[in-house]
Amino acid sequence: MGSSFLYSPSPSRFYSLTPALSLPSLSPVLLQLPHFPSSSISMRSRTLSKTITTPFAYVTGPASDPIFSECDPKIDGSDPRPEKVRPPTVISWGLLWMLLMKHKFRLVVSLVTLICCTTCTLSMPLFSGQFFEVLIGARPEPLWRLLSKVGMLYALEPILTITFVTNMNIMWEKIMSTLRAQIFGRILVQKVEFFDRYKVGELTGLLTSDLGSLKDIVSENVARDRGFRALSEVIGTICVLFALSPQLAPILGILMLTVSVSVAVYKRSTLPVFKAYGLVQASISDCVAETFSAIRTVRSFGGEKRQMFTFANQVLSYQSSGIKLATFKSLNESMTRVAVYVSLLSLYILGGNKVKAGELSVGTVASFIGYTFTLTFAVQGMVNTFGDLRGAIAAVERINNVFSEVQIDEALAYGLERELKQIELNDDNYKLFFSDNYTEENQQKYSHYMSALKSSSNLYSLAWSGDVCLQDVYFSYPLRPDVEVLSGLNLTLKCGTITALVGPSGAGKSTIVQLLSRFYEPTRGHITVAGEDVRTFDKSEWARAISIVNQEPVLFSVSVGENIAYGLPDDDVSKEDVIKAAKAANAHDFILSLPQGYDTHVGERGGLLSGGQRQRIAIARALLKNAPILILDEATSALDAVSERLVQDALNHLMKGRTTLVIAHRLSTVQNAHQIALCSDGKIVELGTHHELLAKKGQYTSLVGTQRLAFE
Ligand SMILES: Nc1ncnc2c1ncn2[C@@H]1O[C@H](COP(=O)(O)OP(=O)(O)OP(=O)(O)O)[C@@H](O)[C@H]1O
Repeated sequence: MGSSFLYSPSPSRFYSLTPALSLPSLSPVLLQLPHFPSSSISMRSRTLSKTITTPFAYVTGPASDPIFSECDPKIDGSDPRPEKVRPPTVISWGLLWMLLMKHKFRLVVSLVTLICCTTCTLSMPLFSGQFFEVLIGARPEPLWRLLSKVGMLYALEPILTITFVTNMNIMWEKIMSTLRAQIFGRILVQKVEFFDRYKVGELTGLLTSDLGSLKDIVSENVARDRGFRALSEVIGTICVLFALSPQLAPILGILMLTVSVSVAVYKRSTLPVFKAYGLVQASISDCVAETFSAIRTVRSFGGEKRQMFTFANQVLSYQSSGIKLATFKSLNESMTRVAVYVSLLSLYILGGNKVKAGELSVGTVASFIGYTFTLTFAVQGMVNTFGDLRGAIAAVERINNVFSEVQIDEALAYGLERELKQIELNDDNYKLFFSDNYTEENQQKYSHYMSALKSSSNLYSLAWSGDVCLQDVYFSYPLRPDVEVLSGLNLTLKCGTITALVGPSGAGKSTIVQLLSRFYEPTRGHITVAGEDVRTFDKSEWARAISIVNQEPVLFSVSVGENIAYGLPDDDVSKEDVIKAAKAANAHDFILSLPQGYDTHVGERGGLLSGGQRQRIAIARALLKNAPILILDEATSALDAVSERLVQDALNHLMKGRTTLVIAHRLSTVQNAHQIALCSDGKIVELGTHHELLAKKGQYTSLVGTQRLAFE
């Protein structure tokens, strides 16, 4: 591959930033944000700092005319966790209406063709009646003329049907793509606790089976005897029947009433069954995902039987809710049939007597019989559609429920919106995440927040030159609010130096990493960089300032080169830069020995590489990212001695000049750190160099002693 080769972000997976251009705002689905609780961010006036050099970071109006807010988020040290504000529903009637209105032309065409189709269908029994009248000589019209009218009708109806079905399907497919993308976007900007709460299978289920039910409500219901056509046929038939014979029409009215009652009963009784059905379906996909993603663990424990048992359990629950549903459906079906047969019999008796008495023509009764069947099909179709509608409503309820108890991560979502505002919107992929329905109120809210955030270049330079401090940090995980993991922790990571964090298991070391990464925010206290609270920067900017290499680095199932280039996901990274990073990470040689060199696929989560190789690719990725703050969380603990040396060399290269926090269980690996902090019970209890801490003869000394003993 030539030197001009670029690891260009694929539009479907990555963002590629270009200078600011205006574009429609992120959809309310993606960014329907709750009001900021006063406890999380309050505003204070601020004078504009001269150090802010990148006006685009503040853009709230046209790119060339940045507006600077006088307000700034004030982090007051109180609990930033928001009060319970119920977020707006994700899928609402209003949203569906708004999306439908984007396809006005198709909607009008569908409506017109629907009316024409129904008119054709409803004319057919009338012509059948006339046909019988012509045959018995009760109508003077020549047979050929009548038949040519029928022929035209038969030719027209399929053409209208094609137009109706195609338009409806295209329109709905487009709406569903938008909904899918926006729900995906909404999941993407949830707080990390959302991902603690929901399993991957459940979230996959929302986007596949639940949205699938919503899709089916149109795509499966555009046939002749279903959905809108069935509804329009029922209404049309009743009107025609009353026009033909007000005496006979009530018989079919009874049919309608019976079927409607059965639909209502069906509706009430099946909703919980549908819900249960959807939930079990989600747990099945969850079980499958969990089993196969952990297949090595399953094998190593001989856990196949257990997984089979769990899976069979889910399948049997699925089966029993399926059978319940089927029973409801069959009951409903037979009720409809009984109603039809009773109506037909009544029609034969009453209609026959009226024809005999000369009160009705044979043609009218023949038309009535035809309409009975039209009505039967249409009503049955409506029942089926109601069933689908139940399923779709249950699915929408499930989707809305998932989002009702959790909140989006504002600092991430607003930052993402600001970035997307700078992207040239020339690509359909991004358009899916946007909608025109952007109220002024929302815009003001977003602008206010965004203008209150500090500039990105400011953060980057601050992080290269200032210390990172955790000041009096308290924290408990949102899912376990009663357990205080950090309680008044103070720690300063001096700029450009290495701080090692050691301590017993469960002391809160990884929690500190999670807070520094801003996956969670402290319950109380601050994290600052060069004195600035990190909450005054949006999360995507913060993500650029910090690199994390942990014990089990996650690689994407793309090539080695693309994995390294992911260090700068928004940029076109040249192959030279990728190779440079790989060389510095001691990875170049082994990459060249792979079958396709840098183009070798690494498999799912990097499964086709060894642990040490994965680690060195992760280090190359971090080197390319060139973030000023570096966190190494047990980065070498899973490696053998040879790999560890190679990785350690790479890490030494990576740590140079960066503010580094190293977590390691093996104390031998952190002895040379500039300072060692011992974390215990959610606090830093000892701080100093290796020798200083040994001289103290405190907890660190006993930890070292324990490890020595273990080695001896
Ligand atoms: N996502 C989470 N939700 C709730 N509690 C958590 C979560 N992650 C960790 N904890 C709890 O927080 C406490 C601190 O865990 P943490 O992982 O920070 O410890 P650690 O010092 O890194 O331990 P180790 O050295 O064993 O990795 C533990 O009691 C743990 O059970």
